[in-house]
Amino acid sequence: MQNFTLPQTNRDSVVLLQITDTHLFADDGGSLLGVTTKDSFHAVLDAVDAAARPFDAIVATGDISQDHTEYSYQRFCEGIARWSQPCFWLPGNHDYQPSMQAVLPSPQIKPCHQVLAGEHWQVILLDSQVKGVPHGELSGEQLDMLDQALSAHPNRHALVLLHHHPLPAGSAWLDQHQLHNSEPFWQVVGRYPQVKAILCGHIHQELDRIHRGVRVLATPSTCIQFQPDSQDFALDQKSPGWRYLALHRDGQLDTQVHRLDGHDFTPNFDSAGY
Ligand SMILES: Nc1ncnc2c1ncn2[C@@H]1O[C@@H]2COP(=O)(O)O[C@H]2[C@H]1O
Ligand SMILES: [Fe+2]
Repeated sequence: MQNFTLPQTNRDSVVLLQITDTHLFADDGGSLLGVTTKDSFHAVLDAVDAAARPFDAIVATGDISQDHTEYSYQRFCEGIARWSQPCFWLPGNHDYQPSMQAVLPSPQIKPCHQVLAGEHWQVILLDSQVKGVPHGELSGEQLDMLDQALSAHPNRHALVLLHHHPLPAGSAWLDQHQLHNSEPFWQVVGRYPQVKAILCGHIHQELDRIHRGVRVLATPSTCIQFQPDSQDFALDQKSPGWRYLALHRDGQLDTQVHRLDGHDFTPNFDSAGY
């Protein structure tokens, strides 16, 4: 298992910035349902700068690229290079792992499965991608890795990251693309009371729910948003967003979603999908 140690800061907590579902293209004008994803990504980066909230690391929870190109991943790296903090990323259903790996080694992207975050937390990154399909699954290897990481550090609070939502979020069209083998995932999680939260991307909307006694969080995309509780594919008017997570020494987790104010990233609401 590849791991990385994030030193304890002088603050009491470790703060993560989550950026998800950037859907970047090599082409400058590449767009998803009418939203130029490079521009919405950069508007989010600018807004993070304007918010001026200190953070210790960046987590990117998949669907970084929409076109599979190495250059789209370079665009992500170039965007976050305005900051010096390390970034941990994991693949989503749209990612192409050979291109993701082709941009490594990178001064900022730390390829790892486990981050020892300060003295009190660990962050575990899982790969739930099934090549070529939108739904997710965790292989036996990924489940074993989760189990091992949790059993190795019983005294650290844990945050588990994966792209796919491991529970129905409430939209039938999207829930068919959730983590399919969620039962064995929840069985592993259920054995470790130190797991404080699960953090995902994929559903392009904010979610904050308790499931089987564990907090499950999902976060707006930096481009298009999906309407919550919709039977069929539907876009939301809400703006692109991001999330902060403060991991406190006592196991408390404080988190906030932010969205762009007054933005120009209105998608094509007539779209029936992509
Ligand atoms: N109309 C649709 N019905 C079902 N799935 C869709 C539709 N449109 C897009 N999708 C898939 O659902 C996925 C949900 O978010 P993604 O960004 O992973 O990418 C999306 C597509 O792969
Ligand atoms: Fe996505």
